[in-house]
Amino acid sequence: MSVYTRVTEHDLRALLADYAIGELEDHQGISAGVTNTNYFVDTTLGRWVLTLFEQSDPVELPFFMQLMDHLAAHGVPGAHPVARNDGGFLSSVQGKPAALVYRLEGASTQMPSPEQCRALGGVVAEMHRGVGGFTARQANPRDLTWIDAAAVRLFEALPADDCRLLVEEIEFQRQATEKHFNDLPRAVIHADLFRDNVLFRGDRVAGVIDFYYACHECLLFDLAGICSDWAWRDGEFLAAHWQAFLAAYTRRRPLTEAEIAAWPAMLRAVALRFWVSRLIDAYFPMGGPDVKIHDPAPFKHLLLAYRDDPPGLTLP
Ligand SMILES: Nc1ncnc2c1ncn2[C@@H]1O[C@H](COP(=O)(O)OP(=O)(O)O)[C@@H](O)[C@H]1O
Ligand SMILES: N[C@@H](CCOP(=O)(O)O)C(=O)O
Repeated sequence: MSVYTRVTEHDLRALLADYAIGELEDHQGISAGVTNTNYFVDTTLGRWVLTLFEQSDPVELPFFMQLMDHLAAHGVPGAHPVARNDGGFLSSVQGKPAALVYRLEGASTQMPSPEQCRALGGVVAEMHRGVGGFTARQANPRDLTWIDAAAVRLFEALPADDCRLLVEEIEFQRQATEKHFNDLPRAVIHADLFRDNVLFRGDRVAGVIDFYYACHECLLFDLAGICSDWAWRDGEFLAAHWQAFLAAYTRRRPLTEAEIAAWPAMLRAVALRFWVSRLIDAYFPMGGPDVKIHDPAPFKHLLLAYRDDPPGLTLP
């Protein structure tokens, strides 16, 4: 469970005074997530999720709120932020920036079926099209510059082989950015579309949550993230899952030649990004009453697998 900040009944009653969503009935820390503190909050008028932002730069937060609001208005199933009585979306709890969003029905799954991957493909394609009219921009907070700085911290802690791999992959990504990524279609993407950030009801996507890494990036990054988290199980590639996703996605947004050429490098970009962020969390934990750390090892293995034999983008 990741609860970095314990929220009390007193905090919640003070918070709810600024909203028109009823009186507090119940609250509970959420046993998932690694970045922020989250609580389920039940009131007399409904069920909500409270997020205390533990890592984001406060100036980034209005962007996330506007994005969630925009996507909800365009019919993309997702967590809609709740407006305060003064019209804003952001509050403060124990000195941390905080927001309430609607609690969605449904549950995430660690064992998605190909049918669920197909449903996800449709939603992600709609999301990538739905951001067309969203003009706000925010840079990727986990871009190569961040990875480079993180690597400097990690060199002191990692074994020599891992340091070598890091150096090689950062250099590879520098070249890939020049050679491939500058020409790819970009828009605001989710950038963290892991299985725990998509809620399902049966085979239907009930909603996408946790837009707090959203940024202006290559659309292909989201696809490589999905391939890396949804289409691998215990080190084995799940071709049927990946193809179900890809078929549904490309039916709505066909990939460009440049995207197809960039694909193997983008897979490595994603594996590097999550290997490094998990290493930082593991070696330099933020600390808190109840904090979960994701294992970095699977992303190192993916990185090595993608260097040798990356899964493709062709459909049968
Ligand atoms: N709007 C929501 N509706 C229902 N459940 C949610 C919602 N937002 C978050 N959750 C639950 O809280 C968990 C953690 O939320 P998440 O935003 O992923 O946290 P973190 O930013 O720390 O990763 C999710 O896995 C989900 O179970
Ligand atoms: N999804 C990433 C890290 C971000 O975690 P989240 O819980 O905020 O989605 C990972 O698995 O490494």
